[in-house]
Amino acid sequence: MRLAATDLAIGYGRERIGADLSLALGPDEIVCLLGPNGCGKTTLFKTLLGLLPRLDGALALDDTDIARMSRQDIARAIAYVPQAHAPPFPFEVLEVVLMGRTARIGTFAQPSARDRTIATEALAALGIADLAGRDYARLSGGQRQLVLIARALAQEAPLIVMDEPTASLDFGNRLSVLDRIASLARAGSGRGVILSTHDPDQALALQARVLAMSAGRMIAEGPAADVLTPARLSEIYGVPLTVERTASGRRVCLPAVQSSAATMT
Ligand SMILES: Nc1ncnc2c1ncn2[C@@H]1O[C@H](COP(=O)(O)OP(=O)(O)OP(=O)(O)O)[C@@H](O)[C@H]1O
Repeated sequence: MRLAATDLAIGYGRERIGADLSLALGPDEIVCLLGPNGCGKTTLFKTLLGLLPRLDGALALDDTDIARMSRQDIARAIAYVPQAHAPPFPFEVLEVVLMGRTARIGTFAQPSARDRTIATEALAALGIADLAGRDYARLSGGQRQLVLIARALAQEAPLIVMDEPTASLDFGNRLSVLDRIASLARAGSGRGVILSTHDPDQALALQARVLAMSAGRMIAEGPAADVLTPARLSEIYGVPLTVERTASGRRVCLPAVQSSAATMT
């Protein structure tokens, strides 16, 4: 399954907040969408998911125009992982993951034994099988985020859209969620993942393809190591940034040294 957007214009009603946006997502691929606050990342994701109508351009899943697909057909193709928030009601973790089966079985159908098996396997694939019977509302932010990723897995959609999946996670949980994301779209998985992040180091660590957005436009696209140059990073975030290599050869983004104060130890 392949998602392709060409010269997409996005926005709300008559208010355009982005235009000329082109992107593609296919199997075994991780794409990181980077861009400053308010540049239109969430609006783009909502449009890709068919939740907001596009204002112009083309958007297709394989060769089918998304505008002509039902909600259920889109959900069979693209799973959405929103940011994890605590719900006001108690839900058992397994129930939350079973919600991912709704796109397959219909809203009112009872989940079958097979649906339960798939949901349980999705939890196991993320290393959180032991949480199945716990109250979702009482989990930590990192655990909740992993449950939402398990729900997307149980949906068995070949494409997954994740909106800032590591926002509000502590350092350890951020690394563990990132690690799971990397394994979701590993070679041969057949799965494609697009995620937004405010951390360019994540794109480098995932060796992802990067889409860089600014003020509603794509300003760069390509492998993270090529796209994330000091000049481009500074352009995206509006502050002087540099990229350095660690002793082990990894690239990391750092603030560029500007004044003598920054070099004092
Ligand atoms: N429902 C809405 N109606 C009208 N304008 C909206 C609506 N939601 C968001 N916007 C505007 O669209 C622009 C892009 O917002 P969007 O949430 O897509 O940005 P973002 O890149 O995801 O930002 P962030 O990184 O802060 O999450 C902003 O100017 C925002 O105010």
